[in-house]
Amino acid sequence: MSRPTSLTPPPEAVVPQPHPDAPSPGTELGEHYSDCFGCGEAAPGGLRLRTRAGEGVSVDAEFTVTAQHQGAPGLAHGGLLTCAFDEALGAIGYMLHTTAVTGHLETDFRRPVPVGSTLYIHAWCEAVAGRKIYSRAVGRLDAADGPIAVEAAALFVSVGLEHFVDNGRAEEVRRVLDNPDLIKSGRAFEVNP
Ligand SMILES: CCCCCCCC(=O)SCCNC(=O)CCNC(=O)[C@H](O)C(C)(C)COP(=O)(O)OP(=O)(O)OC[C@H]1O[C@@H](n2cnc3c(N)ncnc32)[C@H](O)[C@@H]1OP(=O)(O)O
Repeated sequence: MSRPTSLTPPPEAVVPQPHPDAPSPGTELGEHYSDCFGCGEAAPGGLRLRTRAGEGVSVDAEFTVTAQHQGAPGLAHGGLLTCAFDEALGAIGYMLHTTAVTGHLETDFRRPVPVGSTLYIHAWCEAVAGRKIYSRAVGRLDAADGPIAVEAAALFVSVGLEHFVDNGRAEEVRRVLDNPDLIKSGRAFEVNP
């Protein structure tokens, strides 16, 4: 039997159901923050991940690798692939109606991901224990049933609005509080909680 790690749900963990107000399967989730490197349209060189609600507590996302995402000639940078998984796994919070930040994230790179290819990511929640959300994801090359290129597992921790207000640089926090439209999901910064 393998040793428990920080990605092993504790005995009291439960398999979650989608929140009653969770978006229905297929719903586009959109960018959660316009300057987010993972999903924001305004982030220079960003990944521009596109995410949809999936079945149960899951999401499906697509990330097309461009020349700005290279780590080696014509190949995606592994750290940016991890970023794509961080983003997709974070979007699981939509299905649980919570805002959660990454506590621990592990990535397995199974095969190289060329520039021009699209990674099809499926991310799902395995268990929840209090504020702790245990999730996994798999990324396939160029089709939802393509060969597996990357796999990831993560522990996210639910946080309140104060996590962002207290810790973010003041000028960006103020900009968002003054213009809530910059937070498209209305979740990461609930200005009227
Ligand atoms: C749509 C949205 C998409 C978003 C995608 C992008 C997501 C991100 O990249 S977020 C940015 C990266 N992450 C961060 O900056 C988080 C930085 N870390 C922190 O702020 C804090 O450590 C935080 C919030 C995770 C936990 O702190 P705090 O709120 O004080 O809770 P704390 O009591 O320490 O931890 C809560 C539980 O989680 C556990 N935990 C926290 N971190 C870890 C970890 N790294 N490994 C294992 N367990 C952990 C604790 O052991 C504790 O467990 P228990 O309840 O059983 O005692």
